[in-house]
Amino acid sequence: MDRRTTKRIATAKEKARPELTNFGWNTLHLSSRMNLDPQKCRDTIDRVDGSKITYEEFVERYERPKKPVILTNLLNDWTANQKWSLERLGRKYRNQKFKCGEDNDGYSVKMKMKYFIEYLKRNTDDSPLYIFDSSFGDRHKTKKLLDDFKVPDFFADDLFRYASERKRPPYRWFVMGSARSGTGIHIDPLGTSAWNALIVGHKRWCLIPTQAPKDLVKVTRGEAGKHPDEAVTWFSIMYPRTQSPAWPAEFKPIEAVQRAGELMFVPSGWWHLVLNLDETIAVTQNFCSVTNLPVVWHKTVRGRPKLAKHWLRSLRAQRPELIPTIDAVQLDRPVGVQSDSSSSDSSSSSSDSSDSDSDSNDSGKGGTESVPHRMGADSHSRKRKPSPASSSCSTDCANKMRRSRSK
Ligand SMILES: O=C(O)CCC(=O)C(=O)O
Ligand SMILES: [Fe+2]
Repeated sequence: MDRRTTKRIATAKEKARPELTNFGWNTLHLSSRMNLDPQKCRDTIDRVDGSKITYEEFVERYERPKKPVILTNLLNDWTANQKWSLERLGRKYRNQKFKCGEDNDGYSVKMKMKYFIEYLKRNTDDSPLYIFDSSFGDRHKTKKLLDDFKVPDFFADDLFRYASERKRPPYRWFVMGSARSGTGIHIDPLGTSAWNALIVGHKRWCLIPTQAPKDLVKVTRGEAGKHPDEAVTWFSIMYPRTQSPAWPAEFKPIEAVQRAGELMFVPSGWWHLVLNLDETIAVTQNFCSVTNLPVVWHKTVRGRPKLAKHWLRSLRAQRPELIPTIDAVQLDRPVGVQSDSSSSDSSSSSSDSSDSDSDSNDSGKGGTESVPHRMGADSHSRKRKPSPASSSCSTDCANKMRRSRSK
């Protein structure tokens, strides 16, 4: 590696994880210790051929019952299959910067594609930097990535599109990282569901029902070490517990090894995490559909009231048939789908930062729900600091703000 590459990588690492500067990035030697063989990872998820079921079947069998599923054959004609190789991305987006972390003040840490690819190929870090970029579609020089994929019909009716592009929460991410990078356990914000389409590599997933208490599924600070929120830590500490007879049967994870060409559907409210088993390139979107609207509306009114008001005005004008669904939502009752920042569904708890947000944070991000990746501040590649509301929330929330990579 040349001197400049080494320097740029070191600078990004120092900004994104200053706490590792003394401890070291590969102290745990996970690059030689972890099981990253896709063949040796359990896979218990349902798979269905996405080209053979109708929208109605998808809704009835998976979306309405909130059942995770991998859909195959939905990406066959995406040009991403050809264009998203390290080689071609490295050529076309060589000098473009992508977000690969966040500093302690909530600013994006970015790296040019050419440097990130060198890093991705050569690093032995325990939990490497990960490109998680939600503004690629807004930047002149990277928006061509949008032409390389198409939102599958099952997910096309995203009701957040009726909130203006500027006001809606970040919703799509270009995702790229090496083995051992990934996303720690979380629930996606505002009750949204997600799809995650893998173009290159293998992603190992665990998904746990929304009813599982936070204290059960998260590594506690005491046992977490230097990488408390990282997927590598969860798989080392928590995963073995989920396989022991003492683990509650109703919270047993659904496991998956997602392969290139497959699309994961993550229903509203499910706990989930991802460990990249090798070099991966993916695109993921969060959405509000007609099906999850009651939950999303409940959480948006409570967590992002200003956004809710603006969104409702637009839905009234453009989707009047949905207003009865919205009117039927009982805002003072638990909605049955947990948020990441609470330990239970806390429709009436004022200690739940996601639900008691005064909306001073209403600036185009995912509210104060604390979710790795999905709540950062770069939705329009502006550098923004976290608002006072979010930086003064619980340690947990502040920590995730710090580590969030705008997803
Ligand atoms: O790392 C990934 O691919 C999954 C990310 C994810 O679940 C999220 O950002 O909400
Ligand atoms: Fe997620």
